[in-house]
Amino acid sequence: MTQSRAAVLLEVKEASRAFGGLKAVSEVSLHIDQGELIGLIGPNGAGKTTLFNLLTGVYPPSSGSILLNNESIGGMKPYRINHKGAARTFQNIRLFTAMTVLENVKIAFHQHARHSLFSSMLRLPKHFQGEEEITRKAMDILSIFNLADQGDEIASNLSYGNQRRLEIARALAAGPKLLLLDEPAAGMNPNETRDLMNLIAWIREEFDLTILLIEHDMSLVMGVCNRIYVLDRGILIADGTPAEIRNNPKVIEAYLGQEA
Ligand SMILES: Nc1ncnc2c1ncn2[C@@H]1O[C@H](COP(=O)(O)OP(=O)(O)OP(=O)(O)O)[C@@H](O)[C@H]1O
Repeated sequence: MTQSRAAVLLEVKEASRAFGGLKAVSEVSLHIDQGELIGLIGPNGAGKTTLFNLLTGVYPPSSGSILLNNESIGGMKPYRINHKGAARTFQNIRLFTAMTVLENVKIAFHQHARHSLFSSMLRLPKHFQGEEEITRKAMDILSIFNLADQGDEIASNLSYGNQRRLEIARALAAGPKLLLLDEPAAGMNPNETRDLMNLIAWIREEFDLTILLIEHDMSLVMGVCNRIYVLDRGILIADGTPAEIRNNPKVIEAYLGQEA
């Protein structure tokens, strides 16, 4: 009898992306099953963010294919990929800094709500009901991130750590199946980082998510991820459990090379 395995949510087949003569991502193949929390690590310039950019439509792959739920998404526009179920955060936080915390999350809901343009233009009762519901849902998400009491605050007034949390809250509002987090703990202190990682593990369960996480803090990645992929100079040099990755000579060499 064959062992049952979770369905594959994301499959990348020999994806490459070149910038001029530089192959930032070189024939990378990987897969992520539904429900997994996967780490993506590698030294500076390894191609991690470029791979995220391919997965979310910022750039089309130069070659290879990307399948989300068995559907080819390679080269689709970012908003379409977002609608197909992949949402992300950015290494450099990208919030609507002049808007309130609540508005930042509501916008993400609006992008996904099935409001009829007609009812919203005519401001029919249906429109207001939809608006109320979106406000309630946005506040629910903000509560999870302990940001509900700062809903009326301008986003740029939040602490750096809270801006990072707001970015994740906003990504969640899109109702993703796959959440891509690009260094979510960057700039946080160790306590904030630990809290954030616990929160990420919790939202995965609560929202039935699959998560791909870029993170430099090795102990953190090793602590929360089921499996880890390692990139170096655009090439996938290893994948395995945290224990396998920790002892992999190619990985150790890649990181030692960076320190040298
Ligand atoms: N738009 C671009 N144009 C030209 N080169 C680029 C572009 N984006 C990335 N690169 C190059 O591709 C390589 C991989 O960069 P990328 O940002 O993906 O690495 P990374 O692993 O995310 O690095 P870091 O950990 O430092 O953020 C680097 O050499 C980078 O300079």
